Amino acid sequence: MADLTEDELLAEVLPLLAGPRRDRLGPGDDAAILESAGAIVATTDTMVRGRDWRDDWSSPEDVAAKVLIANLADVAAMGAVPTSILCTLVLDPQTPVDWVLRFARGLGEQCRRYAVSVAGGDLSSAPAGVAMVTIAAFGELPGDPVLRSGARPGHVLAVTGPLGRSGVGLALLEGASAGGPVGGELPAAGVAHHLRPSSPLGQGPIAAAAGASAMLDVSDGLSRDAARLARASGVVLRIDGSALAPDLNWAETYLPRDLARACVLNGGEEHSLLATFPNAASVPAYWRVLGRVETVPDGANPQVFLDERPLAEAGWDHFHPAR
Ligand SMILES: Nc1ncnc2c1ncn2[C@@H]1O[C@H](COP(=O)(O)OP(=O)(O)O)[C@@H](O)[C@H]1O
Ligand SMILES: Cc1ncc(C[n+]2csc(CCOP(=O)(O)OP(=O)(O)O)c2C)c(N)n1
Ligand SMILES: [Mg+2]
Repeated sequence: MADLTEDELLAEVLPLLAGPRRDRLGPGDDAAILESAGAIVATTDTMVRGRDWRDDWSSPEDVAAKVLIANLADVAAMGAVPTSILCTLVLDPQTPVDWVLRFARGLGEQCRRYAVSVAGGDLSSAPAGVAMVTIAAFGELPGDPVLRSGARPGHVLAVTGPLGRSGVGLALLEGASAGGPVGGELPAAGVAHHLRPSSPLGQGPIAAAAGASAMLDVSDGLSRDAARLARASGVVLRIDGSALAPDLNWAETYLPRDLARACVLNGGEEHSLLATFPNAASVPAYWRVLGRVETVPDGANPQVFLDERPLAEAGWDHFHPAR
C-alpha cells in the first residue's frame, strides 16, 4: 500500500463496492446521506488480525464476508432488514494492495448478495503488523423491534440455524496449527462456517412479525448469549438437552465428544438467531424449539439451565479469551 496515495487507493477500491441499491448520497463526500421511512437500526462490529482472524486461515474475501455477517446478524436480530453499511480499514502501510483490493471485491460481492449498499467508510494507517476492519451497519424495521428484554415465563425458546459449527471450525484450525491430534488435511465442511459464517438474516423480520418477544444472534456462544437474554428479561431459560442432538451429532463427526459439546454450548461466531415466542403455535417454520422460559425462583438470579442443571456461562469474552 506504501506505493499508493490514499486517494489513489480509494479510486481503485470504490468501484469494487458499488451496488444496485442507491443511497441518497454514497461515498465521495464528507458523509453519506441515507433515506429511511422510519426508525433506523444501527450497529457496529470490529475484527482485528490475530484476535478475530489469522491470515494463514482466512483470505481477505473471508474476512470481508465474516465482518459483514457479524454486523448484518445484529441488525436482523432486532427484527430489521439491513440496508447499508460503512466500512473502516485500519492497516499497516506494508499491507499488500492486493489484500485491500481482494477485501473490497469480496465485500462488494457480499453486499450485492444481501442488497446492502456501502455508503462510505474510512481508511487509516496502523503500526507494523496491525490490521483492523470495522463495519457499521444500518437497517430498517418493517414492524416493531425485538429487544432482548421481552421474554416472559411461559414463552418458548427457539433457534433458527445450527449451533457449534463455527466453534468446530475454530477447534479444527487451532488443533491443526498446534500440530495436535487434529492435524493433516482439514475437512472443508468442518471449517467452512468459521471462515465464512452465514446467518438466517431473513428470519429476523419473520420472527418479529410472528410476535417474537426477545431475540439476539449467537455471536459469543449459546451459554453466554442465552444468559444475556435471561438477564435482560429477568427470567430463567431452560434448554432441553435433546433439542441440541442434531448439532452435537454433527460436531461429533469432527471432534471428540467433550470438545464437540463445548463447541455447541459455548462456540461463538455462529450468527444463528435465538428468540423467544409467546407460545409453541407462534414459532415460525425453520425455527427449532430449544426449551422454555420460566420464572426466577425467589432469591435466585436470572440464568440458563440445561435440563436440570445450571448451564455455566462459558462463551467468548474478548478480554478473557481463554475462558
Ligand atoms: N464502545 C462502546 N460504546 C458504546 N456502546 C457500546 C460499546 N461497546 C459495546 N457497546 C454496546 O453494548 C452492547 C453489547 O455489545 P456487544 O457485546 O458488542 O453486542 P453484540 O454481541 O450484539 O455485538 C451493544 O448494545 C453495543 O452497542
Ligand atoms: C484467531 C482467532 N482466535 C479466536 C477466534 C474466536 N473468536 C474471536 S471473536 C469471537 C466472538 C465474537 O466476537 P465479538 O466481537 O464479541 O462479536 P459480537 O459479540 O460483538 O458480535 C470468537 C469466538 C477467532 N475468530 N480467531
Ligand atoms: Mg459487538
